[in-house]
Amino acid sequence: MKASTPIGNPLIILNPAANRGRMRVYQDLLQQYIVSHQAEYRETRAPGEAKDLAQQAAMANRSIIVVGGDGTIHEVVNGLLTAGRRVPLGIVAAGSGNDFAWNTLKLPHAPLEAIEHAFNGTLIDVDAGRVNNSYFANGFSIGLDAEIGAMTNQMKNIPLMSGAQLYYVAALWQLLFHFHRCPWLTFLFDAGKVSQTHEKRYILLAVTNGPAYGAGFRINPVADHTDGFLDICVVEYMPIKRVLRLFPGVRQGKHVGEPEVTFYRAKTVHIESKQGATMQADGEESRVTMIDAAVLPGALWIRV
Ligand SMILES: Nc1ncnc2c1ncn2[C@@H]1O[C@H](COP(=O)(O)OP(=O)(O)OP(=O)(O)O)[C@@H](O)[C@H]1O
Repeated sequence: MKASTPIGNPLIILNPAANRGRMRVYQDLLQQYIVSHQAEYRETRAPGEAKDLAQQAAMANRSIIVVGGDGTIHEVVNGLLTAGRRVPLGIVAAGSGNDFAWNTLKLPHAPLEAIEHAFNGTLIDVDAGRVNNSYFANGFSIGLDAEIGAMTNQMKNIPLMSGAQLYYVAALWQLLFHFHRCPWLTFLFDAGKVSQTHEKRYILLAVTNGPAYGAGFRINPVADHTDGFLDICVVEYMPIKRVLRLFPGVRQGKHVGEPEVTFYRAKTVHIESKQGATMQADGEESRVTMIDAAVLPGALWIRV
């Protein structure tokens, strides 16, 4: 991948639908930066546009500042990596979950400080990943958690509930009514260094660059986004009563050491599911029966 010297003016991509539309504070604060950095400012009009804008900007070697949540970052990362150019990326966490910005990159929460870092922070190399035909920044998973994520997305317009609250409601619903959807999987990590070739039932299999997903659940608590590896958490099937006992502790990473939970680190991941199952990548869901994934070490150049 080419490391490019940025030319031209930076492009700001803001998703006005992120954080359930509460974006005024970012729109206002950005005004002075648009002037001082002679930046172009674009608001997305529909899903998918952030990817196209980022791809075009990267092709022109322009730096990009994205303002939105994990879904918008996912689109921008897909645009950048599709373009095959490594241009500086600033991230202003402005979504409901913000796992990549807050938990992986440890970027500031306060809007003005976040904008300052996105424009003037230090550039570091950050791993990304490829999964099937697209890319991810933070991670992907298959299993009950992906079903929970999909349901959380569907409920996003319910007012007065935070991202974490929505996630808990969806989690309880999936555990109580859709527990039978836990997938039967086989997998190979690093082309067979680790393998499970007999179909077995799992609660979830989560592959991440960062430590947390689902608005702060520390699924791979020691994952390092700069180590050139994917961190993998495999949770074997267990009775629902036990899941209900373990689940709340995942928020603090307390599932580490439990007998049904195993951690791995790998560069490539191959998973097959007996039936169609939901996969989420950076919170964006799709249906799959097969997953092929690989880490892209240092593929992103991000201001922190
Ligand atoms: N103009 C738009 N109208 C509606 N949806 C849009 C628009 N522009 C982008 N989107 C979509 O909005 C979705 C939600 O955005 P995003 O994930 O960034 O915010 P969020 O859901 O609040 O945050 P998080 O994913 O961190 O919880 C994305 O999937 C994106 O494709």
